[in-house]
Amino acid sequence: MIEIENLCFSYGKHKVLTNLNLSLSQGKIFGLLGKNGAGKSSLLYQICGLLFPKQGKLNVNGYKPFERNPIFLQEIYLLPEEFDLPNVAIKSFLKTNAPFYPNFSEELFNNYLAEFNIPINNSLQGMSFGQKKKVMISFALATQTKVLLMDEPTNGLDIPSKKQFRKIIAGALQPHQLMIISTHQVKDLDSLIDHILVLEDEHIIFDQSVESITQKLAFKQAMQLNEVENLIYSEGALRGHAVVAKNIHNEHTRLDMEMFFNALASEKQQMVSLFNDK
Ligand SMILES: Nc1ncnc2c1ncn2[C@@H]1O[C@H](COP(=O)(O)OP(=O)(O)OP(=O)(O)O)[C@@H](O)[C@H]1O
Repeated sequence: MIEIENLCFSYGKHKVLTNLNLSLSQGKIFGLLGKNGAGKSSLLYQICGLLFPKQGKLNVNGYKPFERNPIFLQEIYLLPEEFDLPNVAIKSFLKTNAPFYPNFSEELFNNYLAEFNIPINNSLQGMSFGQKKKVMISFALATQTKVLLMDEPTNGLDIPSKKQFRKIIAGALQPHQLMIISTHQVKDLDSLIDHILVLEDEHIIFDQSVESITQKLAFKQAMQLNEVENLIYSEGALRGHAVVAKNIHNEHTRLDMEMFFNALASEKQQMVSLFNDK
């Protein structure tokens, strides 16, 4: 669905992506992680044809995004991190924008808005940023495009709304769709994604399914660090320590996104080679 080969991108002389390779298939939610300024937004904008690669191949749904073919554009939606919305009623926004997406479902849009406690008869005028974000998340999901890109979707959402967001996203993905959620707030993706991509040093340094991560790593609590076999990374916790260790006994533990990300940042070499070893 998305094939990227040796993609290079820079803003003038400032290199952002160098020889980036990626192959993403449908039916999955990908978490695109990376520190501030790693290039997550720049990558998403190229996938949807809003920025043009300097070099390399980029194929999305069989199209070259930068050609901006109308058929391609009606099957991809990017929810940007920040946006300006017109001061109009939600219904009027819908009337103007929904027709660009042939599979747009008004029923789904109304359901998502209701989940977010936003009345459909409201106007965008006077809404807070977080409330507008909820309208835009609902709109994005209701487009039912094959590819859905969300750039920092939880920015501006309060804690209960982040929970609503996770619930809505978890039930929204259809088998023919692919979703990429970019964030540096890794905790917001807990229990949501199928696959982790980490962008660093101008390319993807980590590309693994959650299943393969939990096969190779165990996320646990321990009172004493010296009782943890094959420890990779630890943090002080309320009781003892939160740890990431090699999963040598085939334990079934739940991925802790924040611990995973911190372990990767702190023990990059060890983590990357663990997954490269077949
Ligand atoms: N329009 C621009 N002109 C010049 N440099 C830019 C522009 N937009 C982004 N950059 C730079 O490119 C790099 C990548 O930015 P990008 O926004 O893609 O990163 P990001 O991973 O999405 O960051 P964040 O998590 O902070 O949103 C950064 O160093 C940024 O300063």
